[in-house]
Amino acid sequence: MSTTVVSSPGKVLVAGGYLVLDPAYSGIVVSTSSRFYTIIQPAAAPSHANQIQVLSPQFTQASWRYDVTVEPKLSVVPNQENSSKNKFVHQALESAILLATEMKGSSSVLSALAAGLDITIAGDNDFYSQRAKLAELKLPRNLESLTKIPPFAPTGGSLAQVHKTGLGSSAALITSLVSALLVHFSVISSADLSEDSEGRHLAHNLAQYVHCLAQGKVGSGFDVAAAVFGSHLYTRFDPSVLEDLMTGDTTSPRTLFPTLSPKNRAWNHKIRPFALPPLTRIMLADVDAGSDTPSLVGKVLKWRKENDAEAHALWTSIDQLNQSLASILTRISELHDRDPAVYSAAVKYLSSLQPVQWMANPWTPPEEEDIMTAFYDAHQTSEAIRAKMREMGRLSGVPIEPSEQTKLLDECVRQAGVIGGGVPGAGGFDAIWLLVCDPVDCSPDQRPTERIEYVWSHYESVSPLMAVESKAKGSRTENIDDIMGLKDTLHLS
Ligand SMILES: Nc1ncnc2c1ncn2[C@@H]1O[C@H](COP(=O)(O)OP(=O)(O)O)[C@@H](O)[C@H]1O
Ligand SMILES: C[C@@](O)(CCOP(=O)(O)OP(=O)(O)O)CC(=O)O
Repeated sequence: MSTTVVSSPGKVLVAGGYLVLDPAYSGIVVSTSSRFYTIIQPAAAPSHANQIQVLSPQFTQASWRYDVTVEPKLSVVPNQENSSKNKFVHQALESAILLATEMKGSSSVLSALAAGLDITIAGDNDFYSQRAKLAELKLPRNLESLTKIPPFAPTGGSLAQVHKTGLGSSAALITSLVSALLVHFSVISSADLSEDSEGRHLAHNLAQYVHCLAQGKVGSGFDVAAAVFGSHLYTRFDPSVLEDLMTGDTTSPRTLFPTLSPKNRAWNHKIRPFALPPLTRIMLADVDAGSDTPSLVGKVLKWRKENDAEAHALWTSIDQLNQSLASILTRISELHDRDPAVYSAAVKYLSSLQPVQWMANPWTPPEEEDIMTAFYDAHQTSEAIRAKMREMGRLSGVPIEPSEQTKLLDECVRQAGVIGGGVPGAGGFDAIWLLVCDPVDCSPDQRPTERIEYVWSHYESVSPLMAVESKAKGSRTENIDDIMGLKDTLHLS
């Protein structure tokens, strides 16, 4: 058995928060360059037959051993010497091995487990706040400082203590882990993860199931969809597809495949293509306060249920704006493809002016006019979405874009070269996202990213993240030697 490595990206829900819980609406999901990695190797110690050792080297007390029995009934039992539990890891192992047994037979799985498996899981630094590390290194909170932190740096604490940045570490962890197991047990092939294959959809369905089981709730699933498919326009699946599996006794003999099969038409989610326009980038900032998403969701949905007509009107208007933003950004990409040189010149010009000035130049070259108009439309639409999300928060009594975030975002979106921004997902105090022009040929001090870092440096609560929109397509198998720092930092053979 060789080594299997699978990585999955993190996520940012830039539009569609709360709406995407209802299959009637969709959201703009952006996957990040920050990725989560699973490495599966034959066990180093032959004494570990039929055992799986999972190691999470970025955290203290984050090593779990499981004793696996396949016949007469599958069981994945945490070893009694484990010093902690991890339901995300445990559920992923149990469900992936069960599915493999169903699809490949017990003898095939027993053979793959005969020598035992060593699994290492690790997320890019961005998934976990590096604020303390920067302070320890006496470095300013900026993007350049983040490049000075070794990849997969130990956080110095336990998983319970870590401050997560909301990039969807659990979704990316589960997706990379179950996908790596399915590849390692030959249920799907490496190639399946890079194509619109049945294998990739099987991995998606299994990851959605495991994530819901581990979290004890069925969210919209946009985060797992981002981990599997990358950036896209997401419409959720009907949660009833998982009802039988979620309500049954998960320790009783179950068959997963009929429910998780890609041919099961009950999986009616929609994954429509989407990518951010060329010469733009997402900037993400971790805002120190943090929010409890389930609590925010509960209050918003309660208000929606109690104010059906008003909520329907609001949801409809927000969805129209969300779809309009997606269309405008797609239109901007088309304008790039029409003439990349003219587009590049236009982006450089836009980067030098505040959005309020973008349409004020009477001498804009005719060939650039529609580019300027499209960027300005994106700016206006993004601001309109923010206003409507604030209205949702006001009506439901939930701090979706609290005043502190409004102050920070207002200052950011009026900077030269900033297309738009907002609070991602459920909002609150967690984070902000900005979409900025990223011209290729201008001096550093004229780059919108530099301006935004300067603005952020004046906010004690704000810490930039490295993550940008990933051009890569969701989960993918990796060559362990190609990932900087993976073998050395994680002490892999
Ligand atoms: N590197 C890791 N190793 C093991 N478990 C992890 C790791 N990163 C995240 N997790 C698991 O995922 C959980 C975080 O999930 P969640 O609260 O949904 O945060 P996020 O918004 O980042 O997904 C952690 O409590 C932990 O159980
Ligand atoms: C409200 C939502 O529509 C979006 C929540 O997005 P976040 O990115 O805020 O989620 P967390 O990572 O759990 O904090 C709920 C959902 O879609 O499940």
